[in-house]
Parts: sequence; structure tokens; C-alpha cells
Amino acid sequence: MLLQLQALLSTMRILDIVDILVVAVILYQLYYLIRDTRAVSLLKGLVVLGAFTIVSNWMDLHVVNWLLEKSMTVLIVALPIVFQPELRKALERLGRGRFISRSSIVDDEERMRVIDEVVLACERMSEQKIGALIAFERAVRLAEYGDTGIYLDAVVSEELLGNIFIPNTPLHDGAVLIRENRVVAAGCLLPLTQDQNLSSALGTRHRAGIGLTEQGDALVVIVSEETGAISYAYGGHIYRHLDGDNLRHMLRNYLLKGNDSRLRFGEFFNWRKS
Ligand SMILES: Nc1ncnc2c1ncn2[C@@H]1O[C@H](COP(=O)(O)OP(=O)(O)OP(=O)(O)O)[C@@H](O)[C@H]1O
Repeated sequence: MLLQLQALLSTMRILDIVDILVVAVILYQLYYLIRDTRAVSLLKGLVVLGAFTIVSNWMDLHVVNWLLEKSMTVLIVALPIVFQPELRKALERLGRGRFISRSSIVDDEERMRVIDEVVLACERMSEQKIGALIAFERAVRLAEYGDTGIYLDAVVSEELLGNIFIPNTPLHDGAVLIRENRVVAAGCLLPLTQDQNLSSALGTRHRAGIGLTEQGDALVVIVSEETGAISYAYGGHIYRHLDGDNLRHMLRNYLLKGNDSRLRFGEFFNWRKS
């Protein structure tokens, strides 16, 4: 075995390594593309079947092996039919040259529109003292928090956000989750921060917003029901008393593809950090 490996390595050319790397990148990108879709469960099933096939082959279990091989063939043929929508989406992205970089999938133009809608909604809710909690997913996936709410998959609009947070309506409690320019879910339960040094003026809505940002790179916008104050949380810190322009500027800084994700704090020295 070791000798075979040595022989294999000695015949390897640079181009073979490049070949392997390219395949690895393609497989990783494919996984990235489908990882939050139902295709993932099927992929896992295929991997398990593949492992069983190898083991049964190795153990010379002919009938089991025959059965597994046949079911693999059927599954592989069924794949493009069952997952036609996902494949179409992937091919469209490929056609637009947006396959390689995940961040580039998110279109800045659409994101600017999303930011404007969120800002308008926050300004309106702030005026009317309607509490809101809006989490923007970035590189770290927030699927587990999305699962605690109600799935929506809707276009982001001022009207939709305003409607979601109207008190005493079914979705108003909890957070809205925005992923790649879509409202993925509402009524999501976020983890509360355990930070004891926070101002006692900050209740559970603000603590939930801060708590989420302690665990990853999400950005959370909070509107206080009590005071109407607009805040945002990032990296476990909360920055309070923003007006619409501050909020827009900050969201663009963090969320637009072309920008460095770190906030240029100098521009926001007038905000209070709690
Ligand atoms: N873990 C959580 N995840 C998501 N949302 C939560 C969570 N805990 C509380 N909330 C939201 O916060 C609301 C309660 O807000 P609370 O008044 O306690 O907080 P607050 O920070 O003082 O906010 P406000 O200034 O708006 O009153 C709940 O009705 C719910 O919508």
C-alpha cells in the first residue's frame, strides 16, 4: 500500500496537483451553493450509499453491491429532475459569472435598495415607537436561528418590515432575518447576551441583538419600542442613537460587497457605545 502510494506520488506532475485543486474548488463551490437547500440531505444520502458500496465491494458482498450500484445509478439519473430549480439557479449564476465568489452573488445594487428599505422602515418604526429587531446574515450562517421563526423568503420592503413588527400581530415577536437581500424568516429567537456590564435600560430585545453578534459576524439593527431609539449591534457591542443617515451609512459600510466590512469608527464618533 505504502509502495503503491510512493509510486503514485513519484509519477505525479505539477499539472496533476493543479487538476486536483481545481476539482476541490469546484466541489467546494458546489457544496456552498447547495448547502442550505434540500439537495444537501440527498448529497449526504449519496455519500452514505457510496461508502456502503465501497465497503460491500471490499467485502465481496456481490448481491448487496449490485443493489447499491443500481440504486446509485437511479439516484444520479433522478438528481437533475428532482433538483431542477436549484440547478437552474446555479447555471444562471454561472452564466452571470457569479459562481466563484459567494460574496459577489449578492448584488450591490439590490443591496443598496434593501438598505434603503430597512432604513425607511426603521425611521418610520422609530417615529411610531414600534419595536424591531433585524438581523443581517453575513459570512456566518444563521440557519439555526432562522429555524426558530417562520420562513418567509420575501423581498425586503419598508412595508413588509413595518407590517411584520406591528404589535400583537403573529410575527412581531422576535427578529427578522435577512440573508442575501431576502427576508428569510421572522419571529426568530436570538441568543441573549450574558454581558453584565450593559446598561439596565437595555431589555431583552437589545440583549438578543447583542447576543447574536457575539457569536459571529452578523449585524443587527434594533428599534426600541420604549424610546424609539435606533441602534445597531456588531461584534458584541451596541451603538445607540442613530438617525436614518447614520444607519444607512453604517449598513453600507458593513454590507456592500466593495466595502471593507470594518466600520470606520472615526466617522461615527457621535454615537454612544453601551
Ligand atoms: N431572545 C429573543 N430573541 C428575539 N427577540 C426577542 C428575544 N427576547 C425578547 N425579544 C423581543 O423583545 C421584546 C421584548 O423587549 P423588551 O421590552 O424586553 O426589550 P428592550 O430591549 O427593553 O426593548 P424596547 O426598548 O423595545 O422595550 C419581545 O416582545 C420580543 O419581541
